[in-house]
Amino acid sequence: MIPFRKMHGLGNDFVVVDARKPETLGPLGVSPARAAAVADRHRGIGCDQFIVLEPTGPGADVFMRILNPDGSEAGACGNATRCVAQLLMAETGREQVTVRTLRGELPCERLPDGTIRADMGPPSLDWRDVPLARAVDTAHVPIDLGPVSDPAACSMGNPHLTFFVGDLDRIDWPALGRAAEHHPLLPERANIGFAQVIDTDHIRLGLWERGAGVTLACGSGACATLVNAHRRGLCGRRARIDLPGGTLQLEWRLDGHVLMAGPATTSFLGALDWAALGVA
Ligand SMILES: N[C@H](CCC[C@H](N)C(=O)O)C(=O)O
Repeated sequence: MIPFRKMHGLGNDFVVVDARKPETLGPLGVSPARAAAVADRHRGIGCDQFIVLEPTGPGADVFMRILNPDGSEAGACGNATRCVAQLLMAETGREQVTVRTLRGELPCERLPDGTIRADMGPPSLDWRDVPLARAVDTAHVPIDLGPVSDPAACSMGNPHLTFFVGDLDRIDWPALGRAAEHHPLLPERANIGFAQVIDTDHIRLGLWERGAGVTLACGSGACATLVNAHRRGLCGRRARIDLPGGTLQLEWRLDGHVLMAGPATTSFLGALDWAALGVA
């Protein structure tokens, strides 16, 4: 049996397994099939992402591997970064820790109010880095879905498209997100955000996640939304972003780094068995 920790950030939920001892996951380790089995909300544990903690070199406390329920791997997961940071703070007694993902080192700190602030690094704004299939202005991507069009795109270590809408409640953004995820301009697909700018420091956001569908919150998506909204002159460099699961505080710092602050919660501990999940 393999111990796991069920965690969430504003309801964006994770199964976290500590594989810093390589033998933990056995010889077959992590696979897309195992990620899908863990994430299955009927036959498995259920989660938006399967998070595996692995040993790492100097400069960070842990490597965090991120797998979607469809088995695809992602370079960033803001809500899981806060959760893993909180786990490391409890383990080490430190108020500052660093989580490494495929996109790099993410310094995290606990704020006086108990929330966790992660430095998610700078966005990538070039079409090649999002990535997009051809050279376009990433501030105005030529995609038209009918009710929404003219999104902005950037990468936070994972690809994001942001559509700006007048009223989230008047569009079927989950259906639009499902359609946009696989648009031919998105060779690695993308997370699709639908942002209603309430004020220059306040945005409502609905998000369809690549490889996961609608989630209650998306941390990297909130970061990308702030960046894309600021690029379009729709908000300042700081904003409160309201997602279905709750609120994140965002800042796109003058040095280019995007800071994201919000809660992290452990729901329960458990133990999983690959054979019982049908992926021995
Ligand atoms: N589905 C995302 C990964 C999880 C991101 C999200 N849960 C977050 O909090 O940033 C992707 O494939 O890029």
